[in-house]
Parts: sequence; C-alpha cells; structure tokens
Amino acid sequence: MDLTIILLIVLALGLVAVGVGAVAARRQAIATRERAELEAKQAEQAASGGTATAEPSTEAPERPTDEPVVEEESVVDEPAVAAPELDTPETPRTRLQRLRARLARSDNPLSKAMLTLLSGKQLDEETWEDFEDTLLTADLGVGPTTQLTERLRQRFTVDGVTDPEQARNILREELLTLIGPDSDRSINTAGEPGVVMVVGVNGTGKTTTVGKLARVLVAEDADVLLGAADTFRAAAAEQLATWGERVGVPTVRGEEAADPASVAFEAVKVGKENGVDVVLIDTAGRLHTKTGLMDELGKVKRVIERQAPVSEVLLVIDATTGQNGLTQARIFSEVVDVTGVVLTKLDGSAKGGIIVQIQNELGVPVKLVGLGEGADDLAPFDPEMFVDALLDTAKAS
Ligand SMILES: Nc1nc2c(ncn2[C@@H]2O[C@H](COP(=O)(O)OP(=O)(O)OP(=O)(O)O)[C@@H](O)[C@H]2O)c(=O)[nH]1
Repeated sequence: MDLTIILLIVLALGLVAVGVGAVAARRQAIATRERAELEAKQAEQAASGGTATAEPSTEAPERPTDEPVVEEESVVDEPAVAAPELDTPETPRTRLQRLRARLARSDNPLSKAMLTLLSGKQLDEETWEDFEDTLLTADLGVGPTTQLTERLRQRFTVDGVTDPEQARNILREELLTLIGPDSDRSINTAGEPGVVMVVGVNGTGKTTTVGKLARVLVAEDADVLLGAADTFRAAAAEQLATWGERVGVPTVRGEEAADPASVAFEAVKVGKENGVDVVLIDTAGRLHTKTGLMDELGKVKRVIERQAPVSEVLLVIDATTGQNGLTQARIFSEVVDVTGVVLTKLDGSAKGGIIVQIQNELGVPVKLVGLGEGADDLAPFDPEMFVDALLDTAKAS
C-alpha cells in the first residue's frame, strides 16, 4: 500500500476516535447535569413535603344536612409572603396604662357627680338631687341611680363623712359593687379552635373590634384566623383583611353577597384544619328591628357549631347611643347567647353609666372597651381601673 494511503487511513481513524470521545464526554456531561437536576428536585420535594399542609385549605366546606347553605366560593386572603414588616401590637398591659387617662375625661358627668361628694362638705337635699340628676345624664339608668344614691346617703349620714379620703373610699366601694368587680371578663378562646363571633348593629364598630382583638391575641402569641362573614357591606371584607394583614393574620372571605353562614362555616373549617388557636368571625350589621336578618344571625351560629362550638359571642354596643344600646342588647340576646359585651366609642361619649345598665339587662359582663379609632385603642374592661380613673378625674377637676 502506498504510504500516502496508509497515512490517510490512520488520520481518518484518529478523527473518528476523537469524535466518538467528544460525543461520549458530552453524553456524560449531560447525564451528570441531569442527575444533579434530578437530585436537586428530589431534595426540593422532600423539603417542601412537610409544609404543604400549613397552607389554609380552600376546599369547599362539608354541608350540614339539615341547614341549607348556599354553595359559595371562599378565598383565603393570606397576608402577602413578601410583606416587609408587620405591626407589633401593643400588649394589653401597656395599653391599659396608656388608655387609663382616656377612660375618664374632665367633662365626664360621672366624674362631675363624684366631685360634689368628694368635697367632704355637709350634703343637703338639693345636692343629693343634683347628684342623682348627673348620674342619670351619665346613662346610669333610674334603677342603679336610685340604688347608688340611697346607699351613699345612708353611709355618708351614718358615718358623718367629712374627710375627702373617707368619702373617696366609700364611693369607690359602692361604685365597684354596682359594676360587679368579680365577674369573669376574660375572652373565652378555649377550643380547637376557639371561635369568637362578633355581632351588633351596623356602625357600632364590629369590624374595627375584630381587627383590634386580632391584634390583642397576636400580642399574646395566639395563632389567629379571621372570617369575613359580613358579606352585606361590600367593603367590610376588604377592611377586615387589611386589619389581618397588618399583623400577619389570614382572612377567609366569600364572594360579595355570599351566604354569611357559609363563609363563617368555611373559616372555622380552615381554622380547624390548620390548627389555629382562635377564629374571629365578623358578622354583618343587623337592623335589630328586622326579624329576618336577626334569624339569619342565629343560623350563622348554628352552622358554625357543626364545625366547632362557639366559645364567645361578643355583642358590640356603641356607648354614644345610650338607651338605644340597651334595646339592642335585649334583642340580640334573644337570637344568640351573648357571652360578653364590647362597649365602643367610650372615648367619645364619656357616658360610662351604660356599662351598669347593659350588664344588668343581659346578665353578662362588659369585657372590652373601645377607646379610640387607633389600632390598639381596645382595652380589657377593668372595673377598678375604671372607677379609679373616674375618681381621679373628679379630684383633679
Ligand atoms: N372613637 C371611636 N371610634 C370607633 C371605635 N370603634 C370603632 N370606631 C369607629 O366606628 C366606625 C364604624 O366602625 P366599623 O368597625 O366599620 O363598624 P361595623 O359595626 O363593622 O359596621 P358595619 O360593617 O356597617 O356593620 C369607624 O369609623 C370606626 O373607626 C372606638 O372605640 N372609638
């Protein structure tokens, strides 16, 4: 064979060998990359496997058999994952101190009434009558006003009180007796989850109260979920979700005009599935004169109770509405078992006397008071602090 031909054959074989080697190397590189990708994927799946259940489920709720609930789409408004900063709600302890001053204002009729008695002067008939009148303007009501005046007259006369400090002590004692210092005013959140329903006439401050209460519970390290069962007012769900977002609390909401019972049911179901501590349910404002709407409220409670017992039903009453608030209390308690009262707008009314009337009427304690529009302007109702604030204001004025 000619030397040139031999060289050509060797060259060709060499090229083929290089080509095969390159293909093999490329295949190996691809295989390695694919293996690496597969391993990364498996690792990712393994890591995410345990957290999938932490997401609130949006499955359709099981329907109770004897209560027709219209099927509605519900959505869970998770606070945005990338939400940069959450509020740090104020603890109940510090907010109590901050709000104490707001509890009693210098123009508070209750404080004014106390002032006369704190003077230590001899009290004549006219003074006692003025005292009674002032208590009535503070919404204390006829019964409690008469009761308090009688008790005080008796003690002031028998003891011949001339010392302002002694007068203060007697007043403090009698006012506390009237308000009932021993009632359990804690919010019952026991349950798996605890369910707190918030009810009341429109505009009293229900949604605001649910938002503020969520903050109180978050400050106490509770895991909270909100249910926007106020499907009556279009903006209410949005308003509630915004409250939740500020403290990282999700909101379950339905479509506009959805069946409120269905949304409430779904919220408790989602809360249960995700092991939250407390579900707070905001309900639509009721015209307490409309029987149909009030019946619907009873239904919301019954439907929720197919998932979990309702631990607390808080009736929100606007302190500025006076006697009307009392009528509301009466009617609402006929439809749902009210277990506690939230008295809002106490900052704007200073007619704290209504606390006594409402408690007497319902036989349930005022548990929370709203003292402003600020996010943390909700405080546990503490009778001792309330009475001391009244007396201090009286002394200072
Ligand atoms: N000053 C003062 N305003 C309050 C207080 N609580 C609520 N408000 C205000 O009352 C208004 C009505 O409050 P909402 O929470 O929207 O009332 P709602 O009962 O949910 O109303 P509906 O959804 O229409 O039934 C808002 O402007 C609140 O800021 C309070 O304690 N003090």
